[in-house]
Order: sequence, then C-alpha cells, then structure tokens
Amino acid sequence: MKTAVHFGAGNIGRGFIGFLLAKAGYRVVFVDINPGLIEELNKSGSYKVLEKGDELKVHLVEGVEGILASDEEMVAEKIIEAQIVTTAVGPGVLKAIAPIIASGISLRLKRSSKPLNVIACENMVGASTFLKEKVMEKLTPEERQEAIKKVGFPDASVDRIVPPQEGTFLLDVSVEPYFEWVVDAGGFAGEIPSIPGMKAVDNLRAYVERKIYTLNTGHAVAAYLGYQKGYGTILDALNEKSILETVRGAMEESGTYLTTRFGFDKKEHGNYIESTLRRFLNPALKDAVVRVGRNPLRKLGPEDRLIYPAMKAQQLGITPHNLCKGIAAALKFDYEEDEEALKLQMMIKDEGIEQVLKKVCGIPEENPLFEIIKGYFL
Ligand SMILES: NC(=O)c1ccc[n+]([C@@H]2O[C@H](COP(=O)([O-])OP(=O)(O)OC[C@H]3O[C@@H](n4cnc5c(N)ncnc54)[C@H](O)[C@@H]3O)[C@@H](O)[C@H]2O)c1
Ligand SMILES: O=P(O)(O)OC[C@@H](O)[C@@H](O)[C@H](O)[C@H](O)CO
Repeated sequence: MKTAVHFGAGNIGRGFIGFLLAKAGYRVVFVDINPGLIEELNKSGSYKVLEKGDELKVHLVEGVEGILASDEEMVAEKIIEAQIVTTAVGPGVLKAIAPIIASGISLRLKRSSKPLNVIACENMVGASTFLKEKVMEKLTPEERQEAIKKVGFPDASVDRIVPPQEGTFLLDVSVEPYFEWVVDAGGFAGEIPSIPGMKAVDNLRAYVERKIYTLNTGHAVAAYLGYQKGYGTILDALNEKSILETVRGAMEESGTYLTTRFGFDKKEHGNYIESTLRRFLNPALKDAVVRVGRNPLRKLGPEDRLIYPAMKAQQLGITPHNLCKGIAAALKFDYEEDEEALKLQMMIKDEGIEQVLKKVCGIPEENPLFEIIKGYFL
C-alpha cells in the first residue's frame, strides 16, 4: 500500500488533504503535536468526514494512524517509506517541521532512489517553496544536490472551509461540500501522483493568488468587522448589510488587481466573488470569527490577504477604502486567546499604530493608505 505522511491532523488535515489521500488508496500517517489526537487516531484507525451542504453526506476515512511529532525517529522512518508528504500546520509552523522532514529525506536518500514530493497545503503563496528552503538549509551540500533531483516541493492552493469542530468524537470533522486542491505541475519530482481531487496545473500562481486574495481577503474582512460588532460567526456578521457590502467591496478591490494581473474575465471573476460569498453564508457551517481572524500579525503582513491586494489596487489607481476598513478592524482584534492578537495590541499600546503600520504591514508613512487606515482606526 502507498504511504502518505501528513503533518497536522487538524481540520484541513483530517477534513480535506488526509481525506483525499485516503480515498486515493494511501495509508495516511498523521504527525501532530497533540497527544490526544494521535492516541485517538491509533485507537480508531478511522474517522468520519461530514459534508454539510443542502444535504448531509457522510464519508468514512479508513486506514489512518498517528505519530507524535516528538517521535522524530519514527517520523523519519515513515518518510523513507512514503510516496508523498503533505502539511497543513499553519504557515508559522513550517519552519518548525522542516528539520524533521530534512532528517527523513536525509535517511531516505541513503536507502532509496525513488522520488518524493512534499506539498505544503497552507494559506500562503509559495508555501512549499518556503518549506523547501528551510529543509534544504538542514541538509549537507551533497544531500542537497541529491534532494534537488529526487524531492519535489510543488506549491499548492487549498480551498475548503473547515470551521471549528463541535461534537463528542474528537476525530470526526464537519466540512463544506466545496473543495479545490491545485498543485504546480512543474514542481513535482518524478511522475505526478494520481489523486482524485488534486489538480495539477501550469499556472498555479494565478490559482493561489485568486484564492487567497479573494476568499481569504473577504473572509478576513468579515471576521474583523464582525468581531468589532460583537458577532460570533461569519454568518451572523454577513447578515449585517453594511458588513456584507464592505466584504464584497474589499473582494472587488482585490479583484481589480487580480483581473489585471492574471487576465481573468471580469464577469467570471464577479461570479467567483458571489459564489465565495454564498459559501460564507452556508448556514450549516457556524464558522467562528475568532477562527477566521486568528493570527492577525500574519494576516496583516505585507504579502498577506489584506495589505497585498490593498497596495496592488492602489498601484492601479484605486483607493481601496473597503480593504482599509478591514485592515483598521484587524488592528483592533484583541481576542484574548489569540497570542498574536495580544502581541499586536501590546505593540499598538507601546509603540503606536504608526509603527505597526510600518513594521508589521510594511506600509511607508508617505503612502496615502497610511493615513486612510489610521482614519478608520481612530
Ligand atoms: N480550516 C480551513 O478552512 C482551511 C482551509 C484552507 C486552508 N487552511 C490552511 O490549512 C492549515 C491548517 O489549518 P487548520 O484549519 O487545519 O488548523 P488546525 O489548527 O485545525 O490544524 C493544525 C494542526 O497542526 C498541528 N500542529 C501544530 N504544530 C505542529 C507541529 N510542529 N507538528 C505537527 N503538527 C502540528 C496542530 O496540533 C493542529 O492539529 C493552515 O495553513 C490554514 O491556513 C485552512
Ligand atoms: O486559515 P487562515 O487562518 O489562513 O484563514 C482563515 C480562513 O479564512 C481560512 O481557513 C478559510 O476557511 C480557508 O482558506 C478556506 O479555504
């Protein structure tokens, strides 16, 4: 049986990537830092994915196991056997898992000449390329030369809304019916594996930017504005007309950049925005604004879903007021259980909003967006 090693047995790990890999006939070995999850995976060896749309569809995922990330030797052994390694741990965790992937690759190069592909399935443009850099840093120059030939790190775009989970069984996971997993065809080592549901394309950049700077942009604006107004879920937030209009407006502002940059048909892109909004409004999802707004320092970064499209739209002569409203609301996100939110608030208190706009968002003081965002913040 083919083996897949997947880092991160969380929502996307179990509800999307692990699910498709298992359906494609892989034995999925989940690696996670959560001992409860690992214990349960090994006890049950299976779990359910509940697709919640107009009707409920239940899928049984079988042939799964778990290893604690601290059990580095065992993880490396599994990487030797594997045909594919995937991750869904969060962009901020990729650096932490790179050494363990590197030690697996280092052992594998000694024992096997078969190609391996490592796909980082994170909401980040170029996540696999970033992981590759961090893995390569840990290899010797000789290993690096070999790894360049035998290990592929194709970039990917992953799209499926998986909200925080409710219910008593730890492993079952509720998801929306929609999914899209697109991978850079040119980034594979050896043959592209056949995994139904995974699409290999030549223009990955267009897919990944369209997804992050439309869906994740709108989602973040909804989350931060919703949080400010005291709403608990994305659905409740979007039921307020003014929030819905700001979210749509932000997606249209980023859409100006996306259609210009990638030549998407404007009407089709408009349809993409509307169908994304309908996904946000799925009443069965109950997606928490604090999940969607998590890690505000990451989301306020210069390459991420708010600042990047705002700067790009501005370069095209648009003043992206809706994105600026979303950015200002993100700067106010003070959810106490989110470490980054606490750090952000501390930074604003100690250094002031101007320093945050410069240091975190990378917006120069002379850029007119600087004052516009401040205006919405105050
Ligand atoms: N949930 C969604 O709707 C969704 C959709 C598309 C993409 N994504 C992306 O997928 C990634 C994962 O998101 P999620 O919603 O599944 O988060 P999650 O918190 O549910 O899952 C992350 C998992 O990674 C584990 N983890 C943390 N550090 C680890 C380490 N060092 N080694 C191994 N495992 C570790 C956590 O214990 C957790 O189980 C993120 O990049 C996210 O942006 C999420
Ligand atoms: O996962 P994050 O923190 O980057 O973003 C939060 C949500 O916008 C995100 O998880 C979406 O639900 C997902 O990207 C849908 O495909």
